[in-house]
Amino acid sequence: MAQIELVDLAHAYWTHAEPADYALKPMTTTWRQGGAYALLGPSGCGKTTLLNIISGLVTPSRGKVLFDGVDVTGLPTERRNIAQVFQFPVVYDTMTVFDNLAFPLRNRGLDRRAVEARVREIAGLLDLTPDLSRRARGLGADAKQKISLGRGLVRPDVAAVLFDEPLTVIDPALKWELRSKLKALHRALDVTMIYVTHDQTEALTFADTVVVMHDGGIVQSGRPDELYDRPRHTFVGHFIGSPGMNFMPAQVMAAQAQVGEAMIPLARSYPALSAGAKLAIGIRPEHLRLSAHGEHRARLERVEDLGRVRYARLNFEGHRLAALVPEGEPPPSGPDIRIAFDPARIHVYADNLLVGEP
Ligand SMILES: Nc1ncnc2c1ncn2[C@@H]1O[C@H](COP(=O)(O)OP(=O)(O)OP(=O)(O)O)[C@@H](O)[C@H]1O
Repeated sequence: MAQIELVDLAHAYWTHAEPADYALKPMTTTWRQGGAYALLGPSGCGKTTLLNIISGLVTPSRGKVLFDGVDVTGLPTERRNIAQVFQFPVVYDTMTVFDNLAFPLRNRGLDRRAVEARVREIAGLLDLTPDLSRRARGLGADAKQKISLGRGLVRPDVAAVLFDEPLTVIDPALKWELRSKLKALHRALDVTMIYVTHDQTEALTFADTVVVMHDGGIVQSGRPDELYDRPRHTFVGHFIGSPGMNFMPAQVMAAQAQVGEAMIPLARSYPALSAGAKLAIGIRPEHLRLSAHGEHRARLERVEDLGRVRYARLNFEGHRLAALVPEGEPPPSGPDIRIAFDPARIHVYADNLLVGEP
């Protein structure tokens, strides 16, 4: 396992590209040895490009990749000592499950006893033990992808294991199980893992650090709760949470935000924010209270019942908001209702970036 450093890394797929054309905007970051990282973002944000630069499939236009302080930017994949798990299973159909798992170890010249012990350990962690003597050919897509995961995890000496949307082909019911299993495997094996996904549930379950990417750049890296509670960029607020954070354009004056005609108290006073900046406030749906005594008027558009939770969809000063209907309470009857904002939970954004503590 290794610490991975990305130093002023950037990539464009063609020469003479303008800065806006870069698939990966300049970034410098360090991922610690033994960490579980998820690269999370929508299609086209640059996740695969970044993963491919780390694995050596793509040479960056600029910058360096260091593994434990050693510059690997010019090294081909096979000399980087990494394991990769792709979207679709990569298994040898004619081999048994045991031989598939043993393959990367035998390739490295491990002796028979060491191979046997490690294969049995990994098979046990992935519930593949009963299938060890079966040929891979006869197994379903789920089991084959488990073998791919096992092959990625079997070598104890890798710098990092890279996963590119590894649960895409997995049946939804098993997906849940495998997500948790990967987390447990990370704890048991103590290896640096980097996991690319566009699915926030996968990222938040698997990773101890989620790296949110948007438009070729890293907009925030942090623990799942940090990203949820204090999104540093409006994109993170939208993207994490379902429904995402509510954002409204606002004027901010000292300890008040004005949205349309409404004045909303804030928990603290903001110094004059730079003139010309696009200001907005953000609040999560569970911090927007539906209360007959709320100080603001809103129009109820509909109530969405998602089974376990319900959300009221509102129009407030011309902005569409979502509010969590508290468990056990009847949904508000509209169309005219009253709402209240929890001041301590309102974040202020200038040009999409969180305005920090004073
Ligand atoms: N080989 C390539 N040649 C030219 N442009 C590319 C190439 N690969 C990716 N791109 C472009 O680079 C940008 C980032 O793509 P990338 O595949 O890294 O994003 P992603 O977040 O992994 O998306 P997805 O989840 O859809 O794979 C996109 O605009 C994409 O069109």
